[in-house]
Amino acid sequence: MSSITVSCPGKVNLFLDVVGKRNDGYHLIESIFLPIQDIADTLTVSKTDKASISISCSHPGVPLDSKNLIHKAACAFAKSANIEAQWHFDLEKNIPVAGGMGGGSSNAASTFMALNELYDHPLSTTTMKQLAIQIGADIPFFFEKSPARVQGIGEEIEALHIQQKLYMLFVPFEFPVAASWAYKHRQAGFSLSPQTCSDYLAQLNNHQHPLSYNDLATPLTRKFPLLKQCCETLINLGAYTSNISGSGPTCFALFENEQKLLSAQSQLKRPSIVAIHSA
Ligand SMILES: C[C@@](CO)(OP(=O)(O)O)[C@H](O)COP(=O)(O)OP(=O)(O)OC[C@H]1O[C@@H](n2ccc(N)nc2=O)[C@H](O)[C@@H]1O
Ligand SMILES: Nc1ncnc2c1ncn2[C@@H]1O[C@H](COP(=O)(O)OP(=O)(O)O)[C@@H](O)[C@H]1O
Repeated sequence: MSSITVSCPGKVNLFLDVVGKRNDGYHLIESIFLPIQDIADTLTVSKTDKASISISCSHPGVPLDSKNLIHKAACAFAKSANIEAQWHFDLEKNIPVAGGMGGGSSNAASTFMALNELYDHPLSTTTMKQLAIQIGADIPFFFEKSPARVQGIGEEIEALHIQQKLYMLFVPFEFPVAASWAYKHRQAGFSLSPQTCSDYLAQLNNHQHPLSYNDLATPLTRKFPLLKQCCETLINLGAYTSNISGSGPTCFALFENEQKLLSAQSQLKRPSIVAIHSA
């Protein structure tokens, strides 16, 4: 096999509470991550004759050099597996860039998994996740691609079954937000969510419609009132909850059924993307 093509799903944080801070500045989170298969990049890895890593991408805003998380993951894989890096990566970008949907992190996890497949599994998943967390906090989640309760800075992952079908609408924005900015400007204090992560999950699996929580929404809506307006519009159009995904700026909303979702989408005056999670 000389090349392999994989899908890289996006993610949404249905619930994101910040529960502490490490001495190195990273925040401890309590979060429900949901992979979004309907909003996914496509990554093709090909072996080449040249000892180098090259990247091409359909989106002009994505770096093609060593800043790309694909490049970082590929270097870590080559070093750990003791394999010469001779690869080209072609990325078709559909996940909003710097949008709080984990696109780069998903690409990085897929890079590890695709290279491991191409070379007949020299690394264990545990080793790849250990390498991944040093590159980015969100990357380990994308190895499993199932809903998960995520703790620590992103390395403690417990797979979950969400027993409710979720009808979601995502509203991307053109401007980027850095996760570092959102964490730096969050409000003081920890565990500020009015309900616990366990309560949120229990309600979801009890076929109720709990309100999404995002600790980082406060600084984001303060700096970008447009995002608050967007969430309010989605509620006015029939969503039972609306929030910002991760460090934003992508907004999302959940609806009771497909009819309400499509009705809201048809009335919304911004581009949006439908995604459905099957129970
Ligand atoms: C906010 C979240 C929610 O899932 O995702 P995004 O919305 O960015 O996708 C994550 O916590 C983002 O994870 P990720 O984007 O991988 O973060 P990293 O590249 O490791 O870190 C970027 C910067 O964000 C801050 N950071 C990140 C993760 C974390 N648990 N605590 C932090 O304080 C640090 O300032 C760090 O230097
Ligand atoms: N493969 C990649 N895809 C997208 N962005 C990337 C990638 N590699 C590095 N980046 C950089 O990482 C930053 C965060 O991008 P992304 O992962 O899309 O967003 P987020 O962390 O908000 O979920 C962007 O500013 C971008 O320049």
